[in-house]
Amino acid sequence: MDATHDDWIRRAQTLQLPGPHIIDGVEHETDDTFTVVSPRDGRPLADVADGGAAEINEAVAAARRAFDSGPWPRLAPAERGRVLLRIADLIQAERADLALTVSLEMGKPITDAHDIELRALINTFRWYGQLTDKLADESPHTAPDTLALVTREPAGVVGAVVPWNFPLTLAGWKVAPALAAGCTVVLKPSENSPLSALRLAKIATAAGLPHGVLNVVNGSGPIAGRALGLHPDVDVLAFTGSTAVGRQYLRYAADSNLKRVWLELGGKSPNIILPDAPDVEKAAATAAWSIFFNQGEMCTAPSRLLVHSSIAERVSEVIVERARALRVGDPLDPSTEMGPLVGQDHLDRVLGHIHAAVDTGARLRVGGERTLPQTGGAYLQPTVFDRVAPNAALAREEVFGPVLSIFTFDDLDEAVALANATDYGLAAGLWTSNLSTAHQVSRALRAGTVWVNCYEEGDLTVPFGGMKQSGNGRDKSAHALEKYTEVKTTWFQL
Ligand SMILES: NC(=O)C1=CN([C@@H]2O[C@H](COP(=O)(O)OP(=O)(O)OC[C@H]3O[C@@H](n4cnc5c(N)ncnc54)[C@H](OP(=O)(O)O)[C@@H]3O)[C@@H](O)[C@H]2O)C=CC1
Ligand SMILES: CCCCCC/C=C/C(=O)O
Repeated sequence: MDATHDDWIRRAQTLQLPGPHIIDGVEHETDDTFTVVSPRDGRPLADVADGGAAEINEAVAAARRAFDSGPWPRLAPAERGRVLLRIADLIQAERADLALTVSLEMGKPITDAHDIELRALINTFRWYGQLTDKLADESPHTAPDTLALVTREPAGVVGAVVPWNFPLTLAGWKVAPALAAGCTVVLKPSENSPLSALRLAKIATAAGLPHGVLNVVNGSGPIAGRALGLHPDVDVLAFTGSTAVGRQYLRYAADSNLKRVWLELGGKSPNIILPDAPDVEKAAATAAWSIFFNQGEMCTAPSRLLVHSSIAERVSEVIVERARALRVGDPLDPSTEMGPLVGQDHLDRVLGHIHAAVDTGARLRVGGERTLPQTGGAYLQPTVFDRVAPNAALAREEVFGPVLSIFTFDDLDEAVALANATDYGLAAGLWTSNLSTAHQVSRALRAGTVWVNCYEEGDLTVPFGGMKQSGNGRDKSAHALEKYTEVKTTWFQL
């Protein structure tokens, strides 16, 4: 996109923002509404329907009908694939408006929304659209007078609950494989970012997805999310969000129908830089980019930098310099590198972490304060601490903001022990030129993804998810289909 800041502002003034839920393929108004506020300037963006148990019941009933007696699960896989590919094409056609919607509702810089979030979403629908007819079931070698078929069948009605930090990509990571598998879906986006999800549902209907196959209900987590989690007609609940709320979904399943619960949760990811890193400056610059990318609102954010003490000051200086130079500002300006946090409440929470760290003796190297208050937006300076005690809250708790803690170590065993000293296990980084060290440390790290000499690399072909309290199951790749299918054995006596 060659659009300028002014172009995006003009486009925002005429952007049509949706409001009603999408249930059974049509818009569904409710008397209750809530207002989505843009973190860019603290101003109201749109009023959207506020759903509760009644709307969740209607949406689940529509998804149940579409699954039990509708065409979707019964289509040839290639036919389902064609619809997913049409969805990808229509998203591409509406890419600029969808990127703008995301940027306005949650504050992501427009360049990242357009080039990263939307690209990931389009790739997701394309990839699963192309995969549907390339899968095969199994027939294990059993006794000669028998035949065993092991087939994967669509798991049924999927409840998908997603957060606001990548509202479309993360919705796509649930919805596309679930649809590819032949499931039907009720999506509950975060109340911070319902507008882009509503637009996605309209696109899916326009692409020919049968009514009831994808439903979107807005509403708060504790009301609409809870109703979905407890619903006896939901077969699978796929969740991305915090570990605390993930725990709730396990409780909802236990208290209802033991639905399958798949969790992509928080992180406190370590990023280890060894003195033999192939390029120490690049390692430092990547550490800075990765913690400030998306305002630090990344579950994979490398919020704990573990640096060998012999290079610690050199690395810290590069990072502090990058933090000072980062362009923080209006997300609609294509040159902005970091936008506002998702809202005032979240900004206050992150500032609370910063103040607590200062109070407990951590050294603030840069940042630490709200910025651009005249805009009315929720902007924060990129922030770097060192001398953080390993048992301090900042070392253990997920901040979900642009706040880095730097720790030092003197030998590799100490680094691995520090890296693993967390309840989380989502991701980790390692910088070394020694191949054996890379393999050995990767094996020793308890994390779903280990990046060696890079960070935040990804591709649809590779699975994504966490160990320990970062969750279970995997998004992306063919592994994601395991969440949305049940394995059946059919045994024939010949
Ligand atoms: N592992 C991964 O792949 C990823 C994990 N995350 C994690 O997500 C978190 C940040 O997102 P955030 O939205 O704040 O996370 P939350 O866990 O607060 O919310 C996630 C979703 O759950 C809903 N929810 C909130 N409370 C409840 C409840 N009591 N019952 C049912 N549903 C509820 C929210 O709705 P509402 O917002 O409307 O209240 C939202 O749709 C971080 O911990 C981050 O690490 C983020 C991205 C990727
Ligand atoms: C370049 C990264 C695309 C990542 C998309 C979603 C990940 C979200 C997260 O880690 O929080």
